[in-house]
Amino acid sequence: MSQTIVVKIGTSSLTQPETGSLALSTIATLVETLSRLRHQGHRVVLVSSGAVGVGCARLGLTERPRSITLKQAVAAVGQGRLIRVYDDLFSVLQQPIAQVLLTRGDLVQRSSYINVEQTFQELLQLGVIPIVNENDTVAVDELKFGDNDTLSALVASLVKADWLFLLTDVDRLYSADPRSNPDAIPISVVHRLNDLKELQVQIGDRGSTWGTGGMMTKISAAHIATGAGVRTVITDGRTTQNIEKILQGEAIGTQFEPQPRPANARKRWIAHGLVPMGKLFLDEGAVQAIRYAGKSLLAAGIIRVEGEFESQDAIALCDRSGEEFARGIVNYRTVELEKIQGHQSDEIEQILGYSCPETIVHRDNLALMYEA
Ligand SMILES: Nc1ncnc2c1ncn2[C@@H]1O[C@H](COP(=O)(O)OP(=O)(O)O)[C@@H](O)[C@H]1O
Ligand SMILES: N[C@@H](CCC(=O)OP(=O)(O)O)C(=O)O
Repeated sequence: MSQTIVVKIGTSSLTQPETGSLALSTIATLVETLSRLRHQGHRVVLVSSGAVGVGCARLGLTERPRSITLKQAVAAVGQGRLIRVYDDLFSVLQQPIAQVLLTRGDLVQRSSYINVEQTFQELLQLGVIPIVNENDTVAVDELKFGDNDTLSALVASLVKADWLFLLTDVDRLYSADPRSNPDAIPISVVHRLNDLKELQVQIGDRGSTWGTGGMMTKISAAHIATGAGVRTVITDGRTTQNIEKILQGEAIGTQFEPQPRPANARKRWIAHGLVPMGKLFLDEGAVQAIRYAGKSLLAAGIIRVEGEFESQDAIALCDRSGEEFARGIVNYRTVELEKIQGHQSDEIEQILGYSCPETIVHRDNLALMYEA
């Protein structure tokens, strides 16, 4: 059966740890594997890191740049080289590719999100393998994915993938970082990745000099992807042939099972595509009503407002302790909410002096971050 498969490969697998130059045999094996998957009729998207690492190697820089402008310049050098190597290798196997560079802003507007989705569908229809990276050269801090694990999960959700493979330099997730804990226990299956705290693993610092995210961003990517119904696997980038074995049912790497009832596409866009501009802290009654009864948020349940936002911006809904449990599109701006927080809905018009919507966030514009 033809499936949609998103594969993300990290800098740690694509480059030599000592020099930062390209790990050619790994890339060649990856290219062969992905081309074979295409020939079997699967739709394939590759999310590839490496622009900064490859750019550094090209320019003789021995450590990851700290300044943002230098990183942006170096990424512009590396991205060109990276895509050229991919195109050369895929061309040998007659496999067309496309370069897709995204910033978070491209997914924030619903219309451009849908536009990106349609472009991916068109490319997949044409039999092309889109090669995706963050557009590091132009991305500004407020509108960054920050790491390609998150980007790959959002792409997997966008293209309604069946599988997301996160390829890295360890063979799977362990109960602790295997580099510093030789007794760490390997984890083969995660049945339900709902609350990240439930998954009792210790996360060490990132393993490679050039990678950005480390294991934490892989787990949170698995959370986003499984929430969208995508089976997610963390496995070794040096043995990409394993992807085919995993598709045939072999238990390799760490497999995160997809949520059986994923939220609809619009709710997923609210939860993970939007960037919240502020926070609303809610009392227990409001948290219960939203989490378990699927209700809209009313002014009476708000105990504190944080951030400067306008009506129709995205905001995070938090419990008293500040833990975010939902995200939504708000009907009021900060100054208005500061006046009406804690009040009954029928008092709003009198307080503000004009008539306004009854709900602060309507339930259609609200998505839970974790399954209730
Ligand atoms: N609990 C854990 N299980 C497995 N690996 C871990 C864990 N905690 C930290 N790590 C480290 O995460 C590293 C992978 O992250 P990173 O270097 O960012 O890879 P990539 O470049 O592939 O995104 C591994 O090399 C490993 O040392
Ligand atoms: N967009 C950046 C990679 C960011 C990133 O997440 O890196 P990694 O942790 O190696 O997957 C680049 O191409 O260098």
